[in-house]
Amino acid sequence: MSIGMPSASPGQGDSVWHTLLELDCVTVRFGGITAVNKLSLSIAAGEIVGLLGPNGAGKTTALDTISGLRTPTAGRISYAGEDITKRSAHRNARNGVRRTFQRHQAFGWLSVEENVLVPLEWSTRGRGFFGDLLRLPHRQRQTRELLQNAAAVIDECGLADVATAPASSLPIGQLRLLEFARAVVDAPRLLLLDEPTSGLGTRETEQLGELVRKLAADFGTAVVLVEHDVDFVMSLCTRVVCMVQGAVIADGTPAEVQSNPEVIASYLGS
Ligand SMILES: Nc1ncnc2c1ncn2[C@@H]1O[C@H](COP(=O)(O)OP(=O)(O)OP(=O)(O)O)[C@@H](O)[C@H]1O
Repeated sequence: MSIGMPSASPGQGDSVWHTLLELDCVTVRFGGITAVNKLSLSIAAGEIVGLLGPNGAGKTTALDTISGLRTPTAGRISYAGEDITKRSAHRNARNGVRRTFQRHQAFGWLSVEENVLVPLEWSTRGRGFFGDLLRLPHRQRQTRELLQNAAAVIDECGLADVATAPASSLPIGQLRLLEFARAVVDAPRLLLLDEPTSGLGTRETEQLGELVRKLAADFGTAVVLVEHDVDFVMSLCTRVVCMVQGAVIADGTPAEVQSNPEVIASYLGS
């Protein structure tokens, strides 16, 4: 897989932290509603963790909180050995935390290629204004690398034919793949995917699963996947966590979770 700019993800590939992400008793309340209730989770580099649960279980809120879009009411989150409990989503993104959303967030007026270049632009070029102004050779080389990298990711996500098309002209399946391409273009250390298969056909879903697998294997990206397609989760994930009413009721291998009586009663059986 050709995803990955060396300068964009500090510490890529090293194994200093066995545990990349740790949630310690994380609670999120909205007024009287406890959306996430004392959630504790440790996730290692390279793990693909599926987060299952019925509607309203707190899965998206958990992703929002990990990514920094929401600050927990209580508890602590650490990432790569640092406390990020109150860190902004923007800063987390710069440090290799990427996510996709249930509703795609592509910039409709930009082309597919331009959308994919956005995170590369702000993770590298934003720091080299004077180099760009003076057209220094290292900046020109960097520009070539960015474009090659974006093209490779677009190709791997099956979007080469629409690379120059505006995002607003794409059907929902391709928009989802575009959002995925943008999230993985510089090989994030932690990838949070919120219902990435919704709107995808069978072939696109398989393609997405293969890309996630390669990302985790080749770059050690830890993936947290919120998804209602249980078969997809069970076939892709190395570990599955099931939440109900904000709390974890099962955490184990796909086979263990699938046969857990409480999971069957409160989610899989419904
Ligand atoms: N901004 C908010 N304000 C108030 N309540 C909220 C807010 N966001 C989520 N909730 C509530 O928190 C609980 C958890 O919602 P969340 O969206 O995290 O669940 P989910 O497991 O992702 O559900 P789904 O599978 O339907 O996406 C729900 O009761 C929801 O109504």
